Amino acid sequence: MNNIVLCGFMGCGKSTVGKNIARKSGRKFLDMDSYIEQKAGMTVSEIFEKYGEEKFRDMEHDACVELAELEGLVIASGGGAFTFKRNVEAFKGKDKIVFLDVPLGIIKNRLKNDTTRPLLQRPDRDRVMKDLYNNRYPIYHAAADIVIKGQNTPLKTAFAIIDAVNGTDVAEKPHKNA
Ligand SMILES: Nc1ncnc2c1ncn2[C@@H]1O[C@H](COP(=O)(O)OP(=O)(O)O)[C@@H](O)[C@H]1O
Ligand SMILES: O=C(O)C1=C[C@@H](OP(=O)(O)O)[C@@H](O)[C@H](O)C1
Ligand SMILES: [Mg+2]
Repeated sequence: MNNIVLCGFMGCGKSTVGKNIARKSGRKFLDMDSYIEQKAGMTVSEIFEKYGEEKFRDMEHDACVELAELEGLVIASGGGAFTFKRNVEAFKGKDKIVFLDVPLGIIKNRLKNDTTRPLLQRPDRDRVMKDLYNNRYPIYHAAADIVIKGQNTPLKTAFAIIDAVNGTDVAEKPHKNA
């Protein structure tokens, strides 16, 4: 059975909604960042600090290749993973890539107290978020087999994704409201 792979910007709910999908679908949940942290024996922030973002992206790509070999999971990707073609290609065609589409305003509110995401720990945080969001949005959209609006509760969003994945062939790209 193929994997359900969630992609989208930091704070769109990949990790939270992913856990809900797993609970309601009986699939096993796997968080890509946690997988990388476990292998590295340190947090994502520590990897960025100690080795830099480029090294993290290589570790992230290795994780994509390894996780794409598995079956039947719900995978929450890291927000940057699907902005790299090589990572999209690892899953595309075999797994169902779901873009959790959430407006930046809602994401900003969700992450207003966040201190764990290295890319956001800087004084020009708002500018960085806006630029990253605008650059990445079309890339997530193009990578996805399914696009789901993620403003609803995590559980409602989870059910919308389960419904879309069960009812949709990979080739279609319905725009469902969660
Ligand atoms: N559908 C949702 N409704 C409200 N808050 C949410 C929702 N999804 C996630 N959150 C909250 O937003 C923050 C980021 O969620 P997370 O799952 O870590 O996002 P991601 O993995 O995409 O970065 C967390 O505080 C989480 O509780
Ligand atoms: O958007 C990004 O480049 C990142 C998103 C993070 O994951 P979440 O999307 O779960 O926050 C994590 O992989 C790292 O901080 C980089
Ligand atoms: Mg996450």
